[in-house]
Amino acid sequence: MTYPIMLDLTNKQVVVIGGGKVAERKIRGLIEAKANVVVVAPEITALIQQLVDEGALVWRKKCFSREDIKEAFLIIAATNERGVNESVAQAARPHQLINVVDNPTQSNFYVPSTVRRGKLTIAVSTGGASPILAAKIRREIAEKYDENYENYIDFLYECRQYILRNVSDSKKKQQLLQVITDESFRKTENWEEEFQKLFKRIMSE
Ligand SMILES: C[C@@]1(CC(=O)O)C2=NC(=C\c3[nH]c(c(CCC(=O)O)c3CC(=O)O)Cc3[nH]c(c(CC(=O)O)c3CCC(=O)O)/C=C3\N/C(=C\2)[C@@H](CCC(=O)O)[C@]3(C)CC(=O)O)/[C@H]1CCC(=O)O
Ligand SMILES: NC(=O)c1ccc[n+]([C@@H]2O[C@H](COP(=O)([O-])OP(=O)(O)OC[C@H]3O[C@@H](n4cnc5c(N)ncnc54)[C@H](O)[C@@H]3O)[C@@H](O)[C@H]2O)c1
Repeated sequence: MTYPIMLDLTNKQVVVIGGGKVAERKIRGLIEAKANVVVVAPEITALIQQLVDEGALVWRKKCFSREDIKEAFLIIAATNERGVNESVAQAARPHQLINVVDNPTQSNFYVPSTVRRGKLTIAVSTGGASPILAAKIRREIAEKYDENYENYIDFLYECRQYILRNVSDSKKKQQLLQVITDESFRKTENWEEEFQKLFKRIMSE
């Protein structure tokens, strides 16, 4: 059984061994998360090369050796050589986070399939049982929670801060925090205006 967490990787060193298609997908997510990415591989894809040229990551043009992961907070073993991936797993210290892309049993975490809508993150994992099913579920969720949720989540954030600052009655606070997450509220034209109305009504009850 795994334990789901959301990792803050800002400025953390992440070492990716291998620079192929799978490494590329993981690297995109890692850069989005503002990690300091180091890629170790004799060859890399055109997109990874572009990221190197932009200064978004560091490329060590070489085959893997143990020293490469010494300072790593998180490691991804993503070569197409099973034996190399296995030596990465063996070289990792017990306190390091490691994902071996072709061997879930040597990994101490898996990368979930993810939908991001601003501050909202929805992650799906099958624990390696079926990554394709995870991706399928991700597509279904992406349809239900469409791009409009990004602004809505930002609004909820601001609104919650306002409620926490201005409402001391815990029942009313709960009521307001609850009502702004209702589907009927989300579908209104102007959230700000609707919230002001609700606020006045609930506070005067
Ligand atoms: C979610 C996602 C995240 C990401 O990688 O970013 C992810 N795999 C994705 C895609 C994908 N994976 C595979 C194909 C090719 C299928 C095909 O066409 O044949 C495709 C499709 C593609 O490449 O497009 C094959 C595959 N995957 C693993 C093995 C090794 C093995 O199981 O032994 C094999 C080879 C054996 C096989 O073929 O089954 C292992 C893992 N893959 C995981 C994650 C972890 C468990 C996730 C979970 O289930 O919880 C885990 C354990 C390790 C890890 O990598 O973290 C991403 C979906 C992104 C999205 O949302 O679209
Ligand atoms: N976890 C997943 O999501 C997932 C999905 C599909 C496939 N896979 C598995 O991932 C593996 C990688 O697939 P790919 O399509 O990215 O492969 P690929 O052939 O596109 O890339 C392999 C990369 O590994 C590098 N490499 C080879 N030997 C190395 C070494 N000794 N040190 C450092 N780098 C080295 C190569 O230079 C290349 O950059 C495959 O074994 C496949 O089974 C995993």
